[in-house]
Amino acid sequence: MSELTLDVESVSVAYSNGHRALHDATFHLKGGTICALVGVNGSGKSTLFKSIMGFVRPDRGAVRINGKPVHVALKENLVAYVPQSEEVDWQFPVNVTDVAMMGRYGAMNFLRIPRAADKLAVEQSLQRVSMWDFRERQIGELSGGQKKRVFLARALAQGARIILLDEPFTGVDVKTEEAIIALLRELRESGCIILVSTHNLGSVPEFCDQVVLINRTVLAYGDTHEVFTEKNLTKAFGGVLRQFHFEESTIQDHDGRAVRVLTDDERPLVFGKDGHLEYKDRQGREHIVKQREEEDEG
Ligand SMILES: Nc1ncnc2c1ncn2[C@@H]1O[C@H](COP(=O)(O)OP(=O)(O)OP(=O)(O)O)[C@@H](O)[C@H]1O
Repeated sequence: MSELTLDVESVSVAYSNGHRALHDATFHLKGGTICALVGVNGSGKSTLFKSIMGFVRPDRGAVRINGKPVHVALKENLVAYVPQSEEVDWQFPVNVTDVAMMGRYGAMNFLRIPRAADKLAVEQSLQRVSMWDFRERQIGELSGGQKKRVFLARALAQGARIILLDEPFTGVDVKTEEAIIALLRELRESGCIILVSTHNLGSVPEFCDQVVLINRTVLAYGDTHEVFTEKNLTKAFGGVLRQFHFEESTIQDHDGRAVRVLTDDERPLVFGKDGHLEYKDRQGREHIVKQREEEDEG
């Protein structure tokens, strides 16, 4: 199988009311990546997803998947979208299996009668997100995190190679977040492109290889450690993020360097020398804290 590609080339989108949501947005991704899509409210993240899904048509530029136009990729069931929970009408009487089965519609004929292969794909997908035991439950009766897992199962059942996730961790507990991240990593290993919109800046360096920073256009894209710099994030978020300057720590001894924290939430991102990330993951940080405690005791 040739390598998967997603090319967003000079994409501009204006809505019918004349509002230009995206202007000249360009980035390129190759298979085997988890990429964060990061920007303030209204910066065009959903519009970008809609362009990749073919729901809105750019008035300039184009999205190409494996070098082909979006409508071809959609026919090949290559792209799946995992929505925010609020976008869905939960009163609609469907159960967990029905939702996962929707991922198979593209592979069925117009009567939509599931065959053995469709049922197997649905079972395997629900097992993978640990929702098989809930298969008969009405979708409206699930928690936010469970709903997200079911929509992820729909994308898996479809066999999509490009998976777009809209704020997958909002309202989700830490255990579910970790389970979703583990699954996304498996999909990355199998060569998929995972594009995740998120407001949770602190979690981006933990699990995203790449980042697209947007504010009505692509401000920067590339490897996380290159893009997630203080300068770029300040450009993307301006005054929305708060800055704290610590000359010394009140919690523990630190090495005497001034630490600046840029945050919009309780999991701040810490920058060190030259505006680069101070640490990449929680485990790494916890390890350092433990080491210091042991040194203190010793
Ligand atoms: N159907 C529409 N008609 C007109 N304007 C729209 C439409 N959908 C979105 N917009 C506008 O386009 C801009 C980009 O919206 P979009 O939903 O893409 O942003 P977003 O980055 O996904 O925001 P959020 O983080 O709040 O979900 C916003 O100013 C929004 O008001």
